[in-house]
Amino acid sequence: MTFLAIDVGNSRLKWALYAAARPGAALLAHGVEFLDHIERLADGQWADLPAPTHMLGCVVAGDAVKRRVAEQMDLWDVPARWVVPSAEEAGVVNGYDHPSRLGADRWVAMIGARHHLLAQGPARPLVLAMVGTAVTVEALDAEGRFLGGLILPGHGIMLRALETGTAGLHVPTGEVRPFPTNTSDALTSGGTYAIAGAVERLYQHLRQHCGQEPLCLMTGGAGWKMAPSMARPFELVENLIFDGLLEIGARRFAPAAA
Ligand SMILES: Nc1ncnc2c1ncn2[C@@H]1O[C@H](COP(=O)(O)OP(=O)(O)O)[C@@H](O)[C@H]1O
Ligand SMILES: CC(C)(COP(=O)(O)O)[C@@H](O)C(=O)NCCC(=O)O
Ligand SMILES: [K+]
Repeated sequence: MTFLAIDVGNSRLKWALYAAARPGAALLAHGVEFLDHIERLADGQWADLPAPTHMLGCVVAGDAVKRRVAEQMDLWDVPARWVVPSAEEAGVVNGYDHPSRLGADRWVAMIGARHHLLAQGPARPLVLAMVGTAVTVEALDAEGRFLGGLILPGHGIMLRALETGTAGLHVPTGEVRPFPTNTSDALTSGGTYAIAGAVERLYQHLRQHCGQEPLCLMTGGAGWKMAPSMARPFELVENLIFDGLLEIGARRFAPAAA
């Protein structure tokens, strides 16, 4: 049995092939492709892979992109299955007003994060920051209920918004500084601390609400850029979305009990 996990964000497709659909399964191969280059997968990164027996993915990039990925999967005889956020899955309860309108990537990452937390010790509240094209910050209580979260622009979108909305902000990327003294550093630091500040605020809301110190996790392609600038320590976990897909896959594709 092999399990292909796919995470399609607004910038890049990330994929990983595992030896089985269960947490801790051996990673056989993995890769990343920008959305513009999805058509290269079947003849490129995927050409020499052993055929997966099961696939599960999450996609927030729209139906056209979903179809383009499914086309590449024609290489194999495995159906494309995409996670749709529900009211409850794998021990996480969805507090969104309309559970299915929550981003599938947010839902799957929360499931991965919740199991990461439970593997570390006793249940406690959880703040999860995911830094990709956009930034999302989620709050879960100690029982695994998703209370709600924030969406804000990622670094790239913030910078492009400022560039197009002003006359004087066309400058190279700068450094994050406590007291920026040039335009490049002021922009880079402003974006970084906007994210760090929003995350800190949700952390405070959650600590206040639960009366308990939350665990802080961070994931996403740009997480490594944010980690040093957070108001408090965040554990950077490489890909919580794959961990979440393994948790969900284990429940969906488990061999029927004998
Ligand atoms: N090697 C890289 N190539 C592209 N983007 C990268 C790279 N390393 C970090 N990033 C950052 O990660 C972000 C994309 O992260 P990712 O999690 O793939 O986003 P999404 O899930 O929205 O597609 C980019 O906005 C960029 O800031
Ligand atoms: C917020 C997002 C755009 C994040 O996308 P990403 O940065 O991972 O590409 C995505 O999760 C999404 O489209 N969400 C649907 C709306 C919601 O979660 O409320
Ligand atoms: K994502």
